[in-house]
Parts: sequence; C-alpha cells; structure tokens
Amino acid sequence: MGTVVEASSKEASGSSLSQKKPKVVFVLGGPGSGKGTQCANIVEHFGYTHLSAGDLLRAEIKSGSENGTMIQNMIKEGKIVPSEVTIKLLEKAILENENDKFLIDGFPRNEENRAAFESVTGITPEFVLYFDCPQEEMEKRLLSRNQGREDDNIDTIRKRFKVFLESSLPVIEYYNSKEKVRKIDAAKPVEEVFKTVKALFTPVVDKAAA
Ligand SMILES: Nc1ncnc2c1ncn2[C@@H]1O[C@H](COP(=O)(O)OP(=O)(O)OP(=O)(O)O)[C@@H](O)[C@H]1O
Ligand SMILES: Nc1ccn([C@@H]2O[C@H](COP(=O)(O)O)[C@@H](O)[C@H]2O)c(=O)n1
Ligand SMILES: [Mg+2]
Repeated sequence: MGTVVEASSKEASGSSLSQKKPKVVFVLGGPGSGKGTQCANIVEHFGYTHLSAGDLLRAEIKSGSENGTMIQNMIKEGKIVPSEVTIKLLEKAILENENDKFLIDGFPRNEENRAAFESVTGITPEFVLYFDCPQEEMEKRLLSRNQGREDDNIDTIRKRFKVFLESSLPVIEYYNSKEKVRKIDAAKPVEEVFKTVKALFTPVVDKAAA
C-alpha cells in the first residue's frame, strides 16, 4: 500500500494561491511619492485591484485584532511590521477577491518581506513600479496630506525616510538586478506621472493602433 502524505495547512494555503496564479505588480517608492494616488488611476483604467499593505495594516488595527496594538506601535515609529503578519493579510485579500491581477502597494518593504512573500506564495512580480521622488517633495506632500494618519508628523516622517533608504531601497536594487524595475519620475504633477505609468500598462498592440 502506498504512503499517503497529507499536505500541511501551510502548504494547503500556499497551494490555493498558486492555483489562483494571480498577476502581481509591486508598487514601491518613498513615503509620499504618490503610490496610492497612481494606483487609483491604474485601477480605473486597467482593471487591477489595489492592495495597499499600509491600508491592510491600518484596517487590522481598527478591527480590534490581537496584533492591533503591536501594529499601531510599529506604524507610529515608522518600523516594518513582521512579514508573517503582513503576508497573511495580503494572501487573504488576494484569495477573497475574484480579480486575478493585483497592484501590491508598499510591499515588499525590506528583504525579509520580499523573501518571505516569494517563499510563502510562490509569486514573483510581473514588474516593479518605482516612484522616484526627492525627499523634500515627499516631505511637503506628507505634511499637507491631511488624512489624519498618525505617522504623518515630522518625527515619524523622518524615521520612515530612514527606513526607506536603509531597508526598502535594497529591495528595489534587488529587482533592478533582475531587470524588473520600471522607474518613474514621481516629482512631476499627478497627470504627467500617470502618462508615463499608462504607457507601461498599455499593451504594445494598443500603442501601435493609437
Ligand atoms: N504627483 C504629485 N504631485 C503633487 N502631489 C501629489 C502627487 N502625487 C500624490 N500627491 C499628493 O501627495 C500626498 C501623498 O500621496 P500618496 O498618498 O499617493 O503617497 P504614497 O506614496 O501612497 O504615500 P505613503 O507611502 O505615505 O502611503 C497626497 O496628498 C497626494 O494627493
Ligand atoms: N510592507 C509594509 C507596509 C507598511 N508597513 C507599515 O505601515 C506604515 C504605513 O505604510 P504606507 O505604505 O501606507 O505608507 C509603514 O510606515 C510601516 O510602519 C509595514 O510595516 N510593512
Ligand atoms: Mg500610500
């Protein structure tokens, strides 16, 4: 009689995502570079679903989850929440959505995020959108965002910039070495930035017909 090996629950959840085989674009850039703003435009024109890791973490705090206080403290300090927590939220959001193409905004934020996501989900991104913006411009935008975010104060903003330079830029460099990065000048006005973004999402056949 052959041996039956039962899949562990981790393998089972991994396999449901690998069965789904979603198309994923990572959207990266410093705090205030305009990731969320441009994702909203991409959703409207190209039918992607936007998943912001920061928004999922903020929703987790509001839901009263057992991780809520830990997440809130990390966000206030501009620190990166352990990958396990963020990846579970992303996996759940992908599986609950019928769409098969996702913009994952603000993730992976460090090497741990990147490696854990690839090994847990088996997903590698189609490409990585990188919104490149000078720090002074990002600071100005964040200080006038007025969305009531607890991390939009000058002390936390400076900590977030430091984390971006030390932990997130190396992830962009990693994907650049794989020729996956599409770097965009994000210092321009919203409409101009979107013109460049649009060209990246428009299939070559459509461009030829235009
Ligand atoms: N190209 C732009 N020019 C001027 N202002 C912009 C531009 N893009 C976005 N903004 C404004 O800057 C602020 C930050 O934008 P947004 O929330 O999209 O950034 P983000 O990269 O998602 O930031 P975070 O990482 O903090 O979530 C918002 O108030 C938005 O309206
Ligand atoms: N992969 C991530 C993404 C975000 N965070 C935490 O959330 C804060 C806000 O993120 P935004 O993308 O909305 O700016 C961020 O500063 C981190 O504290 C995270 O831990 N991991
Ligand atoms: Mg955002």
